[in-house]
Amino acid sequence: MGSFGTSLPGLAGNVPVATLPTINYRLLLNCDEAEMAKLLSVSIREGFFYLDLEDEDVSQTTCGYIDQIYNFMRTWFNQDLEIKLQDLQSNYTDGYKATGFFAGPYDGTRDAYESLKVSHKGIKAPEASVPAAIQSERALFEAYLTRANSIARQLLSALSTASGLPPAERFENFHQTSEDSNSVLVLLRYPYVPPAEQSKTVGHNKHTDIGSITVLFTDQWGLQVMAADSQQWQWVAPRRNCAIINVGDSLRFLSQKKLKSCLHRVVPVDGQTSDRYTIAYFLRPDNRVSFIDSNGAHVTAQHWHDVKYEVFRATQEEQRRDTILTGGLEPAVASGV
Ligand SMILES: O=C(O)CCC(=O)C(=O)O
Ligand SMILES: [Fe+2]
Repeated sequence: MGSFGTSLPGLAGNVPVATLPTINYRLLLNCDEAEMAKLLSVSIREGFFYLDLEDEDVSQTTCGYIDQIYNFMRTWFNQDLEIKLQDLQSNYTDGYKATGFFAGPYDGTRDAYESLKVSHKGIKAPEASVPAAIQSERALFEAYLTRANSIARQLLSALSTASGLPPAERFENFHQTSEDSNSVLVLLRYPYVPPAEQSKTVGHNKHTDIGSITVLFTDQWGLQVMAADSQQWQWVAPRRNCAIINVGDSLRFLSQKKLKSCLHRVVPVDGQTSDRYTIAYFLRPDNRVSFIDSNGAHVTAQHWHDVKYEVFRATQEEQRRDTILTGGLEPAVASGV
């Protein structure tokens, strides 16, 4: 899959490399009890792990789609900004976002990534309402959305079985991914930012993911996760044939906070001068599903999605006043403090 950057990034600030657990996808498909139990304990403890697809029958096609999507991204993102702006997002589930729209990882900075989003409802919409770029690769995006959705739902199914949930409470039931969900494929490019400009636009601010399960592919360094034990940032190494999976806010809330979502962010790697690409699929609950959020409010999945995107846009100072950015993992700081 792509050209893998396997060497260590510059260890700026002595950030160590995370030793994340690995879950084997084929064993989950075979309903292997020990692997399902491991998935549950990893999701309770870390909420962040590798999913090894190497032995999976469909791994070749999954990685094949990923390679095709990387190729698409290299061409599409390299166009002039004014062309990309023709596909500007009018909501948070479809279309293009330029750099600087959200807060960055350090106070006063804005984000340094562009994204192009393709939602399940968007890909099923009449041709006229789909951005031209997506339209030209419709079959690829439709096939990959279906594949990523089935990987994520398989994880939900294994977690439900291992948790001994009664049929009506199984996590998959809240993720039918019909027309009414915000589940989405997000293609991200982090254009190289020279060090002199990194005080303005840089990386991707710390956050927990809005939805339930994130299936992420990248073959470059830059992603950091907050370690469950030491509460320090650690690099997440890119690994061939592995998806990086994390539990998001919605699944944490649906599990009565038994499952753990995890803080993560993206920061520049010392000496890296190339653009960085990520392919992230976000499985989110159906919009009507409700849960108790990090502020103790009873909200729908749709509401949590919309509110959290507004928080992503706010300044870091505003973000600290609330628990939404980190899904309640960090306490709110009273204003003026
Ligand atoms: O680019 C990455 O590696 C992480 C992206 C991410 O965390 C997100 O889009 O939610
Ligand atoms: Fe994320």
